[in-house]
Parts: sequence; C-alpha cells; structure tokens
Amino acid sequence: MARSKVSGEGNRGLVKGKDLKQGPKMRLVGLTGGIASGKSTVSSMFKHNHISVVDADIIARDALKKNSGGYKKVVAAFGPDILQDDGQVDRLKLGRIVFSDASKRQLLNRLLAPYISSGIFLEIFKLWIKGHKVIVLDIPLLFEAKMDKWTKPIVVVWVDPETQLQRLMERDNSTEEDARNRINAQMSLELKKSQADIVIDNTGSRQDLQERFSEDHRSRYLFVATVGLLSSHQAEEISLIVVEKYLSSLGSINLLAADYFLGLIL
Ligand SMILES: CC(C)(COP(=O)(O)OP(=O)(O)OC[C@H]1O[C@@H](n2cnc3c(N)ncnc32)[C@H](O)[C@@H]1O)[C@@H](O)C(=O)NCCC(=O)NCCS
Ligand SMILES: Nc1ncnc2c1ncn2[C@@H]1O[C@H](COP(=O)(O)OP(=O)(O)OP(=O)(O)O)[C@@H](O)[C@H]1O
Repeated sequence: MARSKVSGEGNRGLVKGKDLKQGPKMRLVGLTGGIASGKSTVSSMFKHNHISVVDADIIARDALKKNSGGYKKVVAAFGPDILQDDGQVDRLKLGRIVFSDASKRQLLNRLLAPYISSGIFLEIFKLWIKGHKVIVLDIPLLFEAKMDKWTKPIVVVWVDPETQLQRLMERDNSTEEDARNRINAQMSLELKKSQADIVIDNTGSRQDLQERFSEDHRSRYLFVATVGLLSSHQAEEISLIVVEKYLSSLGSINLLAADYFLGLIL
C-alpha cells in the first residue's frame, strides 16, 4: 500500500476548547536518525497515537516523479541512462551512482532540495490551516539539510552500527558495500545522537521499542511537544489556497520565504 505524505489524525484534542485565534502556536517535532535506524518504525508509533507525521522520504519520491520539475532537472544533469523503459527514474541505479560518489550526491541534493523543502512546508501549512498543533517531521537529513532549526524537540532514533548494517542489508537485500556506502553518505549517527533532545535506542527488539515508547516516552513527547505553545493570531487570516498559490508561484521554494512563513506560525 502506498504511504501517504502525511498520516495520523493530528492532535487537535490537545488544544480542545481553545479558540484558534488565541490558541496555541504550532510545534514541529523533529524525528531523525541514521539510515535504517528505525525512523519509520517510530513514526508509525506516533501515528498510532494520533500524531500527524510528515514523511520527507515520500515527498522526496514525489519530487522525482516522471515529468515533475525535480525529475527534469535530475535527468538533464545525470542523463537518460538513469531512466527505466517506462521513463521513470531507476532509483536503484541512481542510488548506486550517488551513494558511491559524494560530488554526484551533492549535485542530486542540490537539485532536489528546493522541491523537497517546498513539499515539506506545504504539508506543514496544510496541517496548520486544519488546526493541527503538533506535527512530527520525519526527515532523515534533518541536520544535514539544516532543518533542525525549525524543530523542537529533536528525537534521534539510534542503533549500534552493527545492527544498523545488518538491518539495512536485510531490508534492502543489498551487499555490505552498498549498505556501507549508504551509511557513510550521512552525518554520523553518533554526532546526530549528541545533538538530540531525546534519543530512542532501537538496538533491541521491536517489542522493546514498543514498550519503551508507550510506557516511558509517549507522555514525555506529548509534554515536551505542547510546552511553550503560544497564540497564533494569523491562523484565520491565511487560507490554504493563498499558501498553495504562493508556493506554486515560486515553483521551488526559496528558503527566505519559508523562514518568513514559519516565522508567522511557529
Ligand atoms: C538516491 C535515491 C533515488 C535512492 O532511492 P531509494 O528508493 O533507493 O532510497 P529511498 O529514497 O527510499 O531512501 C532511503 C534512505 O536513504 C537515505 N538517503 C536518501 N537520500 C539521501 C541522500 N541524498 N544523502 C544521504 N542519505 C540519503 C535516507 O536515510 C532515506 O531514508 C533517493 O534516495 C533520492 O532521490 N535521494 C535524494 C533525495 C533526498 O535527499 N532524500 C532524503 C529526504 S530528506
Ligand atoms: N527493533 C527492531 N528490531 C528488528 N528490526 C527492526 C527494528 N526496528 C526496525 N526494524 C527493521 O529495520 C529496518 C529499518 O527500519 P526503518 O525502515 O524503520 O528505518 P528508517 O530509519 O525509517 O530507514 P530509512 O532511513 O531508510 O528510511 C526495517 O526493515 C524494519 O522493519
């Protein structure tokens, strides 16, 4: 089943009874970690707790869909060899290229970053307009893309290096070399851990993770996420249509514009 970019019921219950005009501002919770450390597994736990999650990997996939702006730029830069017979990008092939060559990876990142950030901001605005007050942003490259400045708290899903390698090879059915290339393409998980507000150790079983999440962390997340929420008087003044029109008129978002909008709502 295709994953949707945003899932979960949201958390309007947290602000029940408050007038939107005087109601709390929005809080963005950062969820990140290393490749295959378990972010998607943790994000599904948030969703089960009716907290909305914006999934950057899904937005990044949309940014490479056939004939999209990102697709055109990437095909122009990497050439038609990265395409399948049906014209879609061969993700495995492109992955092999960029995960074994840092300069090509930087090129791909540079080409797609504007589309990915505008996609993320659009999802945030949609949820904000609907009155959601706490959103989890599941962004593998949260620190690398410097999006951590918008999120508080930052949750890092950590695993020990050996477990990470094993899980990645198993999930992607990949060789050790391919898996190590992918791991080394990201900021080290130890460094991410050192910059986290909350660390989830996912080295144990799924059951361990589930128990830790529900018994200990869940109340803490909700507490941290709701502390400090303030009023947002612009909430009724900006409609989704205006925001969408504005973003699409930019084509790809300019980060100053994103800063401006986020300054209004955060
Ligand atoms: C290279 C691509 C085509 C490979 O596709 P594939 O289906 O094999 O992998 P998928 O997209 O599911 O990504 C799996 C994981 O790889 C890691 N990853 C993806 N892109 C990157 C990158 N540019 N640098 C480091 N790690 C990355 C993330 O942890 C991600 O969760 C694809 O990852 C891509 O387009 N990457 C660039 C866009 C991007 O930065 N995505 C991350 C979202 S913040
Ligand atoms: N505690 C666990 N025990 C065993 N397997 C696990 C555990 N947590 C996650 N996994 C498995 O490890 C793999 C990686 O997990 P997941 O897909 O959640 O990682 P991710 O951080 O979202 O990865 P990516 O960066 O590629 O998006 C998956 O196959 C998942 O089913």
